[in-house]
Amino acid sequence: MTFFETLEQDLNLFFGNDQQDAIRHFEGPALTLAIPGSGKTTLMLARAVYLSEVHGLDPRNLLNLTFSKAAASDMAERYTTRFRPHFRQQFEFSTIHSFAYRVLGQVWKERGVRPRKLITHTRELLSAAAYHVSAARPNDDQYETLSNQIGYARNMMFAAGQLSASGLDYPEIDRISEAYEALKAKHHVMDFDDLLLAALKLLQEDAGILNRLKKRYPFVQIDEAQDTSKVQHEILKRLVYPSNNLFIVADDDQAIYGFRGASPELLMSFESQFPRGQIYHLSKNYRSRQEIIKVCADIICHNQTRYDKVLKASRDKGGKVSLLEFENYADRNAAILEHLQSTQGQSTGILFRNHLSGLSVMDTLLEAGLPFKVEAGRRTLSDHWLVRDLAAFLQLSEDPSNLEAFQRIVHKTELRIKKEILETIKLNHRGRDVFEVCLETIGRKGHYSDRIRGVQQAVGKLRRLRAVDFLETVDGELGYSGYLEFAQDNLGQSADKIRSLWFSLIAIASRFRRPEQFFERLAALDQYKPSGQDANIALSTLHASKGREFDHVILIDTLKGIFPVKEEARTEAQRLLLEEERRLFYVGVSRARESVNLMHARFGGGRHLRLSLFVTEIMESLERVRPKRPEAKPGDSLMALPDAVHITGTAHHLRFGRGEVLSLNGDAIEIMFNDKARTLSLRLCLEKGFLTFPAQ
Ligand SMILES: Nc1ncnc2c1ncn2[C@@H]1O[C@H](COP(=O)(O)OP(=O)(O)OP(=O)(O)O)[C@@H](O)[C@H]1O
Repeated sequence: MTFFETLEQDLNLFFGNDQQDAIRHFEGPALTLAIPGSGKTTLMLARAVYLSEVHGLDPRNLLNLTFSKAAASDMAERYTTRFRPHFRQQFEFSTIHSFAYRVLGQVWKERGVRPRKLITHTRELLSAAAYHVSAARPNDDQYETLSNQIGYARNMMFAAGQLSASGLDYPEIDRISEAYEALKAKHHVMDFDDLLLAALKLLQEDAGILNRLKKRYPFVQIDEAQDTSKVQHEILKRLVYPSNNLFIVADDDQAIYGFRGASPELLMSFESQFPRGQIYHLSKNYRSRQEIIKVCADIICHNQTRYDKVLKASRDKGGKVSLLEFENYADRNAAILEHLQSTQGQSTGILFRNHLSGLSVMDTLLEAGLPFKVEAGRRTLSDHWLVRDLAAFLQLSEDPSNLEAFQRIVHKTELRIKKEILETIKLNHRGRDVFEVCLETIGRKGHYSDRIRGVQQAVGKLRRLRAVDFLETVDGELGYSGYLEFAQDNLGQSADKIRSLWFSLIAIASRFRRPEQFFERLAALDQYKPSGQDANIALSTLHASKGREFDHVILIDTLKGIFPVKEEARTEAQRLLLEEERRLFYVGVSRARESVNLMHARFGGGRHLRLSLFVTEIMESLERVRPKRPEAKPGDSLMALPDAVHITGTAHHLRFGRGEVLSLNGDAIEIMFNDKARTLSLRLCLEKGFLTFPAQ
């Protein structure tokens, strides 16, 4: 029986001719360029066995590399469950980082060098370096930008002192980078990027070690090679030279880590670097139903910088790609639950651009007692600056003499108190009600004192409100939304994250009567440790979903301003950024075997939310599903509005002031205010008393 006949008979795995050609590839360089779901990972596993069974290669002499820890363990698991029952070989699957760590560890041991400890979380040291340079610690978003830029520079191998000259724009990036290096040296630690740079240095400087590794690993294969960075490329190049037994598997349309310095250079330069190398193309998808493949093709054709490919489906029709629009986040979460109940026993990936988007779904699943895995970077909510602001509002409501809480929120409300006045208030406070001290300092008459009384009253009632009203009152009546806009424009906080978080908070809050219960829930979410590792429901960022597959994919928050964050593509840099985001959308949709549901709410925090550009681009290929609407309650519909309300002409909004009604479309009312036009939920604004229409 031939190798492929064994696979068919024992594993029920029928490789196509194009796949078989790639699996049979023996010596010399090869690039398998393929579409999603075309069996890249599967054929890499089959080739490992083929090399051993047919060519007698010792499994220990094959280095199998992939991009992330999750992908490496996924590969190991697929091998164990599918191939291992029929073949005796045991292979190693690792990331290039863990390979580098192993090599370095062994060399340090041999040389008697004290090992440098690997730090997986760089925040503390990098923030300390930034503080050392500019006397300020970066906030969450600034830290993320800084960390990405430092990672980018190191993966691109920029020389020290050349970061800003190379186009990186984080303020004082060169000095921060220098301080960061000094701190790591002082503490004798290294980060993930150091691993690669140190391994490369070792291979460059020690021919003995390089030769030893070449002998140990005469064959190398690498999956997801579209995300290989320059430094990784340099390591691989040295390792395989001169036999060049390098088998690369990649899809340039799934390159999603450009922001960290990954570049498809290895693919783009393959032909010039290996003139006698083989290129294999796989264009048949074995994963998804035809309808899903069609949508994938419709998505990716909007990108210009790519190898052109044909996407063929091998499976039949019968799949679905649907667009579901809900009134609010609570309705959307209810629909997710319904979906999960109706697809029990099948796997579902709930995917999102930003892990903050997943919070309210996590809350819903926990509440329903459904086990799930979280495959996204998590961070604690309770210490998020926005949540701490909200907690300060509540503390001040409970205790108006709480000066610390007052100081935290004073510049985030309508109060607009000058610095000198705040200093006087602090001096005169002496444990008294801060608002009374304000009035005493400023005077009890006039327009300004009215404003203080307004804020005092609004803060005073917060503790008695339902949790969701608490949030909406802080946001609207107290003017916190103005601060959030300011934070986006001036403090480097990213708008998409603020939106994702705010909408998640509103959805969570809508389930609780009291604000304190809402805060307790956030603390409980922080404590949650996924125990259901076998669960077939996974919550994941789109980045972490790479290489995975699910029967069903639910993609949430495909909204303007969230995914992609920016739609402009006027400059080349903007266009490339937008294309990387579109590839992320493509990765997400192509994870599905049977169905994709794009689910979003039309309203979040009282604001009308617009669809993502990526969804509008493929609108014609989507099936628009009208979700079942909850029974209408009196006051829900426009018909039930009081007669005296005229939905034309002038409107008055509690926070935005006077405006002219521009249009009314269902529940979405567009009003031109002083600063700009805003689209709001009419029903919600009326219910909350935010909007009034002076009778004409
Ligand atoms: N010849 C085949 N016949 C039937 N099923 C196949 C075949 N090749 C691969 N598959 C199945 O198709 C699915 C996708 O395969 P795999 O994950 O290896 O693709 P991939 O190209 O690595 O995907 P991606 O790049 O999207 O992560 C898997 O469920 C795999 O078992």
